[in-house]
Amino acid sequence: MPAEQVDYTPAPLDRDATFYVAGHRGLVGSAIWRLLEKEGFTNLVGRTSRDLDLKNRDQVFAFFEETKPKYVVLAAAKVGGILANDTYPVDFLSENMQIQVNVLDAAVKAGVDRLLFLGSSCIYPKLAPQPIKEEYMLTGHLEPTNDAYAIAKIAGILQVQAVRRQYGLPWISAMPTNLYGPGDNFSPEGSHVLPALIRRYDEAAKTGAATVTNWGTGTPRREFLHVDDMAAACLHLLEHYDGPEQVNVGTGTDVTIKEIADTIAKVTGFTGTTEWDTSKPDGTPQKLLDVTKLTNAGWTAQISLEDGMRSTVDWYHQHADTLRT
Ligand SMILES: NC(=O)C1=CN([C@@H]2O[C@H](COP(=O)(O)OP(=O)(O)OC[C@H]3O[C@@H](n4cnc5c(N)ncnc54)[C@H](OP(=O)(O)O)[C@@H]3O)[C@@H](O)[C@H]2O)C=CC1
Ligand SMILES: C[C@H]1O[C@H](OP(=O)(O)OP(=O)(O)OC[C@H]2O[C@@H](n3cnc4c(=O)[nH]c(N)nc43)[C@H](O)[C@@H]2O)[C@@H](O)[C@@H](O)C1=O
Repeated sequence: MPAEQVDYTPAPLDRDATFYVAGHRGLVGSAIWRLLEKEGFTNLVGRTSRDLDLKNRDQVFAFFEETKPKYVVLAAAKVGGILANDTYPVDFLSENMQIQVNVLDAAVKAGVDRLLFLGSSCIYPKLAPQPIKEEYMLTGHLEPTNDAYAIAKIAGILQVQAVRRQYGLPWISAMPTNLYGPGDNFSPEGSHVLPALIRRYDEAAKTGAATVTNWGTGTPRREFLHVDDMAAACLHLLEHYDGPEQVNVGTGTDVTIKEIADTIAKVTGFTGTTEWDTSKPDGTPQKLLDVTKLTNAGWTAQISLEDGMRSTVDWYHQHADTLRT
């Protein structure tokens, strides 16, 4: 993109200003909300999708007009694991485009000072060199199981860059790796791998099942970041980073799906055997983010995969009766 208009030096956010967390009941939004409360933000605003459907443009503009937020994190989206993305590409493209365009347009009209857009590591080419640098966006073909979702996310990044250029607003984008933690979606068909495996192995351990069957070959590599780390990274970027380029958010290390399955089997006490259903997709063979830009901005992940997984299994046990579907 040509030269932009932004003239802004990152600074601590005003704890008393109105801060809208879009998607505040989701995995990421709820973690951001918890962190902001802990950090002393006094004027947090959130709406459920039932109270404010972000696909409804009129409702979104009326909401921004009414609440006039100074800060926004856009963590509301249609989100799901590999099978959901592959099965419902229209929903992942269309709903995410509508949500983003409405929120970003309304935020321009309301003159929102600082906005953080959340994308995903799936915006990068399927066979990108590893670890994946931010500059690799739009340099190759996408992974077909989630290309519709990825295109929506790429459009969101470009819209943020365009707002910087056309309106001079210092908005930014972050690209999280695969996330997990309390509040995750544990639905067997729609979820991401980590909550799916926690549920599957836990139920198998409880029923004494002899085998567990996971999807794909187990050979793909994924990088997992605890959602409390993700929330901390978001606030850190809002207070310390400004620039048109999206920032990768991850740990810098990855594991195979087989390794993660073995660890979850151990943590849940499953002693049977694991089989692999290769009729289900593997997706991208490896998705490891280069986190140099984030590290240079002064932030690194704090929660180890082992600690994060154990606490997530504990959370799952405590909330097994009230999980969202
Ligand atoms: N989870 C992951 O592994 C990753 C997530 N991300 C990104 O992080 C962001 C948050 O994801 P995550 O927290 O996991 O997702 P969740 O599914 O946990 O939460 C998404 C939230 O979005 C809200 N939402 C969805 N549709 C609408 C709508 N039409 N109107 C209003 N609100 C809506 C939902 O609100 P309600 O509960 O009220 O219905 C929900 O709480 C997304 O942008 C996602 O792409 C990126 C990489 C990895
Ligand atoms: C965050 C990211 O999430 C998705 O991409 P993904 O990284 O492929 O995520 P996933 O967690 O669904 O799968 C990771 C790996 O794990 C394997 N796997 C085994 N058994 C199960 C299983 O039971 N469930 C799931 N979901 N996967 C399983 C699965 O076959 C794959 O090899 C996209 O939505 C994408 O758009 C996106 O942004």
